[in-house]
Amino acid sequence: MCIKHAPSNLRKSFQNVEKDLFKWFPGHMGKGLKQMQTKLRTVDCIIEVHDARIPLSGRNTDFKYKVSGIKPHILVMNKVDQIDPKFIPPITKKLQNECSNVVFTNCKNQKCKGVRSIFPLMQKLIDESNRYNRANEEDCCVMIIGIPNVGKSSLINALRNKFLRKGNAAPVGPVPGITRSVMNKIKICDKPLIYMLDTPGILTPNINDAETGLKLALCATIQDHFVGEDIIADYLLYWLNKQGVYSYKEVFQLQEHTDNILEVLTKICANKNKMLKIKDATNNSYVLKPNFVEAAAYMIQSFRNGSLGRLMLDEDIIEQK
Ligand SMILES: Nc1nc2c(ncn2[C@@H]2O[C@H](COP(=O)(O)OP(=O)(O)OP(=O)(O)O)[C@@H](O)[C@H]2O)c(=O)[nH]1
Repeated sequence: MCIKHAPSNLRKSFQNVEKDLFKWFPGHMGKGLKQMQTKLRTVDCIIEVHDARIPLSGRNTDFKYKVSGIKPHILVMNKVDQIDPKFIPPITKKLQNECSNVVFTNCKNQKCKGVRSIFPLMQKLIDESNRYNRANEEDCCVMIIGIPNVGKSSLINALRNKFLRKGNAAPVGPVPGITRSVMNKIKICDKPLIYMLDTPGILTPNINDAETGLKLALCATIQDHFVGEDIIADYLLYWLNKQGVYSYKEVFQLQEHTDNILEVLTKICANKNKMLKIKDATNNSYVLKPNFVEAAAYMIQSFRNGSLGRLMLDEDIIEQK
């Protein structure tokens, strides 16, 4: 079931998101894409990072045609710590048509096998390629691409920590848009000499349905205020109920599961003291009102920090034959 079949009030607000997202492609992203294309000649391999919670939704199709092209290509599904491991084989199978080099990583774990496996895979692919215009260069250069906030900089830092034993060189943050332009080369390894290029997160210019836009927002690849915390939280509740995931009942201390977002937000406001102090002009006193925006932000955060479980939002697409 997709959101075409959602209750009509939900469908309406979700469809407004679709209209807004169609128009949205910030200037720095267009500039970043051009910068990436001009640097293409100087790289030997492309690593595309994506969020394992949305393995099939929201990948930028422009990358395939305008960036990765003929260069060796590794597809990294990052934040694997946030999904149920049972999804790894079906995701891999589903992605195999597009890329035979799919690696799952958790960049927050120094010991992650996926992170370690990137290095030999990358070297093998570069050795097997004819390196085009770079055959005489001593160093190897790898460009990291992907939509915002999927962990591109974290991956560079994890590889650098592992193979060069040096501290972080690429800025990391919980909100999208931390890296704003194609950065200088970052050294990852001395022997062999390997550099990486961090790039700004670039969303696909065509988010072609509201549900994809809402999944992207839930995974923090689009800033919350752009879609609206209330709408993102409403979609989350819709998705949880649709999948029969009722962990939220316990997390938000509800008696029963519900499809009424106001009921959930009101409960969060009461339990987490998310209240607004509003001046009552008639008798010059203050009244407390529920702060639904903060409650919605709390609810979204509960998904992002894993309190609601290890959830993979493309579950129904993966299940389709
Ligand atoms: N749970 C989890 N969080 C991660 C992982 N990798 C990165 N993060 C977090 O995801 C957020 C985004 O990480 P960044 O490395 O800044 O992502 P980016 O793709 O470079 O972001 P932009 O510069 O906005 O394009 C940060 O809060 C990281 O701590 C991971 O494997 N697991």
